[in-house]
Amino acid sequence: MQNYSGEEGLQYHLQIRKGDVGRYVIMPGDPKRCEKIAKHFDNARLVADSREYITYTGCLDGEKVSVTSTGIGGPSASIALEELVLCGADTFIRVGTCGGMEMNVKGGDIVVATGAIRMEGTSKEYAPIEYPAVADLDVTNALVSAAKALGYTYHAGVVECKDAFYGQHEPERMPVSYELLNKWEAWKRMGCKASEMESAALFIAASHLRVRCGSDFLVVGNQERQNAGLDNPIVHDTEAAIKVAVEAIRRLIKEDRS
Ligand SMILES: O=P(O)(O)O[C@H]1O[C@H](CO)[C@@H](O)[C@H]1O
Ligand SMILES: O=c1cc[nH]c(=O)[nH]1
Repeated sequence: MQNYSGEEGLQYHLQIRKGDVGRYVIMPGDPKRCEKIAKHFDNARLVADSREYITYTGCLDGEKVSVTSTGIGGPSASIALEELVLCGADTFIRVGTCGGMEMNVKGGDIVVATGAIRMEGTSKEYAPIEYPAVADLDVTNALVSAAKALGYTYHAGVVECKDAFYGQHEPERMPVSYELLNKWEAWKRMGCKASEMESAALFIAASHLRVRCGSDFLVVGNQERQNAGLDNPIVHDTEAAIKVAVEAIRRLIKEDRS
């Protein structure tokens, strides 16, 4: 493509170059989560701060690793993935927040995505809807074994991705409520664990680019529990989800070395 950045090799949105990032990258949505994640790395340094994309690079077990925020939604997440791949990264873990859908998925729990429902727009500009948004198996296994080893309550399964946060939380307000409510009901009947916004775009873009991507999330709350009059703890501290991702990266580094 045309060089928009004005410098050969400098990525237009992320403002990073080859050598700035490791092959392993943790991707939170919220830019403010980057510093918290970088605290888990040795010798972390801020590499770039551009738009919603903040990047730190440091080391885990002697291996160069990075964290880059993606902002909210598939469009900005897919841009981050594309530009990181151009800089040499090939293994990604999205660390996000989500809303529980299945009744036993409670605020404070961890969800690991095995696949994502493509009810968003970005992935449709990569692949026909019949192509599934599936998490990488090695990354997912590392996330599940990390969550187990750390003793967290976790749920592994399909998550739903949409573009409208308020379409998830106030579907009856939307002119297309008939579609949102019916599909939400179908996702629940199929056993969908939780709703978030970026994994479908990331999994599809990662499949296309032949790189590895998985996701884990903090469950903030569960609107289904709220609607059923059940206790519905609201939790904002993402540290447990971050620890799961960092431990998963350590496991992947070890596996990849052997
Ligand atoms: O906490 P992050 O990683 O941003 O993830 C979730 O939070 C945002 C919505 O509040 C969306 O990006 C959603 O996917
Ligand atoms: O309910 C929620 C919580 C976080 N992110 C979402 O997309 N939905």
